[in-house]
Amino acid sequence: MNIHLNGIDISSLPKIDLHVHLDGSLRPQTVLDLAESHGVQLPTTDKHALLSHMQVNEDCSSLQDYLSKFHFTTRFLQTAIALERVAFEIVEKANRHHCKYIEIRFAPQLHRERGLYTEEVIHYVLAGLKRGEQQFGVRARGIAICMRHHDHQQNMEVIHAASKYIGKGLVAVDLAGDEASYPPELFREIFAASHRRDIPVTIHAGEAAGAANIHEAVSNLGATRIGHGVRLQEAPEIMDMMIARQIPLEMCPVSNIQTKAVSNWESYPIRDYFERGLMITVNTDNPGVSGTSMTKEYRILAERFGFTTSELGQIAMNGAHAAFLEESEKAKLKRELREEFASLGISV
Ligand SMILES: O=c1[nH]cnc2c1ncn2[C@H]1C[C@H](O)[C@@H](CO)O1
Ligand SMILES: [Zn+2]
Repeated sequence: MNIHLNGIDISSLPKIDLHVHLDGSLRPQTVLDLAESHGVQLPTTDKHALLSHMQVNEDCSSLQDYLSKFHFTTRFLQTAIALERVAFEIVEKANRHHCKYIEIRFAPQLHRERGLYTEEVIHYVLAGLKRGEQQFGVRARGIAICMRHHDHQQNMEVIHAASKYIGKGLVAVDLAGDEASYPPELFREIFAASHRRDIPVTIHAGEAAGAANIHEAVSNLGATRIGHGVRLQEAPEIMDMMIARQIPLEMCPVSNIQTKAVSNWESYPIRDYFERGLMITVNTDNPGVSGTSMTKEYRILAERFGFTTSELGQIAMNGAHAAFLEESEKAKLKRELREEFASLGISV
């Protein structure tokens, strides 16, 4: 169903998705195909029934509960072909939703069950992004994730492998997983290593634990962007710092409600954050697991929070501003976005 705002179809608005996980983005048809090629028996071959294994429902009680959904699909992301295909399909879908730029994140160590090396995982994901970029004209870059439950050596390996791909399609590193059980201060050495190699950093923080984690991520892990950060409102002094430094928040509304980072839509702080002048961006997190898309996220912003087309344009511009792109590429992206909005009669 196409939703219109001031006579403009929301799906046709130019968008930027900076926070989308590879393993949270599988389509049922892809799972069916990969299961067959991997020789894995599925509980059902009905696409609709398969969705209940892949997606969270209203009963999701926490981030930990949400993360349990990923075990189902990780099994199918263990080969070069699977990684390349799923990366490509994310760009394909981004194009359908008029995304002009996307950053896809993945944890290389989760894709090594069939013997791939860390660098090979990165290589094949970037190959899929490149093919998507060439076919659809959507700029696509990768972010390598360190996992909170992985050991020091596994995460150091990710930083080391990532350093070889910076400037070749990979743009940053991240920390994801169970935030409540593993606070960010455990990872200071890991991100000091990324800092020494000049690798940009974004950290999932202030999602399943308090705003102090946002402060730690920025001040001690060198994060220049924050994944989610939705619990920032719990600490006014940290909020002030984030506004003063204009550190972008990669907010993911549908996912944030499902993981209970925020208990309901009435208390979701996106309008407040926007009005205060925080550098907010809006993203999908896990389109497959969350059953979302960039169009759905924008529709929620318009319908629940009264965002106008021009405010949605501002959010897309924030996405371009926050992109981990080299300055000249970023300037080009911003210029193109402005032109697209102008052609729709929207000034940003
Ligand atoms: O929203 C999230 N918070 C923390 N970790 C997450 C989130 N979404 C996905 N992940 C984890 C589960 C995936 O297996 C992993 C790599 O993409 O990242
Ligand atoms: Zn995430």
